[in-house]
Amino acid sequence: MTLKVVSAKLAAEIDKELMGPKIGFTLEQLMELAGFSVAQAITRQFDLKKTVGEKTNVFVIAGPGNNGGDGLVCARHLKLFGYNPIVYYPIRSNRTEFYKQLTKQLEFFKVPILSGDDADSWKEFVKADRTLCIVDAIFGFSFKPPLREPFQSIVNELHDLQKQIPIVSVDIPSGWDVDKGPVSEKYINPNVLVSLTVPKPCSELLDPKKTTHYVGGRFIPRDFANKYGFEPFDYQSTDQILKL
Ligand SMILES: NC(=O)C1=CN([C@@H]2O[C@H](COP(=O)(O)OP(=O)(O)OC[C@H]3O[C@@H](n4cnc5c(N)ncnc54)[C@H](O)[C@@H]3O)[C@@H](O)[C@H]2O)[C@H](O)CC1
Ligand SMILES: [K+]
Repeated sequence: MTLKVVSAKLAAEIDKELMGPKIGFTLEQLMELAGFSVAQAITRQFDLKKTVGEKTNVFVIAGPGNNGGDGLVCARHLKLFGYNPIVYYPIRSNRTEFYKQLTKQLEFFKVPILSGDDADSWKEFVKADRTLCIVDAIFGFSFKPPLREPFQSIVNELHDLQKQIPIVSVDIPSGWDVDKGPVSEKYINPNVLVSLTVPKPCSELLDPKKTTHYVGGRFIPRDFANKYGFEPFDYQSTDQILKL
C-alpha cells in the first residue's frame, strides 16, 4: 500500500537516515532547502505584485528546535524575495553553533529579531497594518503535547489572530499532535500548510477548502521514498514546492 502520510516516528527515522553516515546529508543542507521551500510557497500564495497597499511584512515565529530553524532560513530568503520579514524567536536554540550563525545571517540582512523579552510587545508588531501573513515555525514532527509556556500563550494568541491574518504553518500546525491533530480548544487552523518531505497524519484533518496544502523539501530520490512506503511528489521544473 502506498502511504500518503508518514507518522511522527517514521518522519524522525527518515530524517535520521538522511543525516546518517550512509547518506551523509547535513542538517544545514536540509534546513536550507526546507526553509527555501517555505519561502517559495509564500511567494506563490501571497504574490507581492498582487498585494494591496504596503502589506509586505511577514511575521515569522520560530520555535526552539529545527522547525524554528526552518523559519529562520525562510525569513532570510523572504528578505531576498522583497518581503519584510520580522522574526520572533522567544527561546533561542543553543543546540549548536549553527543556530547562532543563522541569527547572525539575519542580522546581516537587517531582519529584526524579537526575543523572549518581547513577550508582550510581539503582538503589536503582528497587528501592524503591513502584516501580510504569519509563519508558524514553532513546532514540527518532534512536538509532544501538552504545550508548555511561552508557546501555549503564543498559540492561544495565534488562534485569535487567525481571523484577521493568514497563517502559514511549517510541516504541522504547531500545537497539533503530529499523528492525531488538535489537542486543545484554542488551536491554529492555518490558511497554508507546507509539509516537508511528506505530509504527516494530522494534515489529513485540515479542510482543503480552508487550507492550501503544499509539499516542500525536495531532497529525496524515488527509491528512498519507496523504501519508506510513499511515492515521491511530482515537482515541476525547478520548483521546490508542489500544491497538493
Ligand atoms: N526531513 C525533513 O523534512 C526536515 C525537517 N526539518 C524540520 O525539523 C522539524 C523537526 O525538528 P526537531 O528539532 O526534531 O523538532 P521540533 O522543531 O518539532 O521541536 C523540538 C523542540 O520543541 C520542544 N518541545 C517539544 N514538545 C514541546 C512542548 N509540548 N512544549 C514546549 N516545547 C516542546 C523540544 O524540547 C525541542 O526543543 C521538522 O518538523 C521540520 O520542520 C529540518 O529542517 C531538516 C529536514
Ligand atoms: K509548525
